[in-house]
Amino acid sequence: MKKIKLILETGEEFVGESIGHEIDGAHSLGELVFNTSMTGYQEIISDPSYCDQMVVMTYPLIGNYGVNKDDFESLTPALKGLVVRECPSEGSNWRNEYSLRDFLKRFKIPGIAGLDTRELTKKIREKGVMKAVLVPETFSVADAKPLLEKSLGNDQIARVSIKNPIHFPGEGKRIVLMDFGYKKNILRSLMRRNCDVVVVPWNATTEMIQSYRPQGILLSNGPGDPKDVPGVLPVIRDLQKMYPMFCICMGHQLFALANGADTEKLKFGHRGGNHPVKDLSLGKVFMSSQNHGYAVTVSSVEKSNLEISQININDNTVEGLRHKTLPAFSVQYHPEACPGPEDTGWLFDDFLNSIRK
Ligand SMILES: NC(=O)CC[C@H](N)C(=O)O
Repeated sequence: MKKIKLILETGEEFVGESIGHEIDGAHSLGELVFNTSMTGYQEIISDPSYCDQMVVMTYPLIGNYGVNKDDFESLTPALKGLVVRECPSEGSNWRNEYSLRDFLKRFKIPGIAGLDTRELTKKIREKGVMKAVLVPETFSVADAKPLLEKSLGNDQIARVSIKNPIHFPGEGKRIVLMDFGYKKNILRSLMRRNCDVVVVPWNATTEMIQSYRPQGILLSNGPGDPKDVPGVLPVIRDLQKMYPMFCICMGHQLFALANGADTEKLKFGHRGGNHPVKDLSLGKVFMSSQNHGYAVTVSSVEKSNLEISQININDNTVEGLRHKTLPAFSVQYHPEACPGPEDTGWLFDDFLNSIRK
């Protein structure tokens, strides 16, 4: 068994078993966040929104059903490390293709097992998200200090977004999906509804998007701080006047910024499969899948062109927005699920219905 060390910005260190890519003399730096999902680790690891983050799974057994060929949310996982309590060497499931350990090795993702991930989570909840580094066991806290001082940069969206448009033909409505690091199940959710989808890079211009003659626009999820891509805001302002628009997670935050609201960083974010959100006009609560570290500032919405449509029951943060005059709306969580509850999949139907109107 090869040992590896996780060192936090607080100077605390944890030794565990290396279960993924061998870092040898190198290191892996990321922002340490926790996810409370009990299952869905394959979708979490392959979600591009985790770019430059290291994910602590609070559920103690991760890897038990292996990894299969169908459940990827992207083909190039962008996270910097996986932290788990226990990871079996084999997966047990009829869909299992290879073990989680093999998967991490293949995609060069370092991983550490044997840590008390609930204790780590309590630290993150208390101090807020922080940087952490995975290093060989021989590294000391002093060795890690200069590594932890390095910046993670602000180009995550450019790194995970596609470089050239891709067309996924369908018989139904033509949707342009702006890719800030989209999860495959957003595309699948549109295709299951017969849409004809063109995925465009994050920095596509209004003219380029218009040239595809869209009937609706979908802004995707994505990694990093929404304030890192201010050039996208005028494009959103143009597009929302021309086409019905639906925005998810990073898309929701950008939609808010484009319309005069503000965003802020949460202490430890929302990442998990059971976040309750309340739709204010329906008066109903839905369970949602979440992965975000930033949120729209509640008090900023009042002076914007938007109104709050949904809130989080746990902490009253903004979960949904609607434009006051245009057919454009957004949610902070993941109606495409994968992983997690599918309770809010109807939002895709609402979006397509807004096009028919
Ligand atoms: N999944 C997402 O789109 C996350 C948006 C943003 N990166 C955040 O952490 O808040």
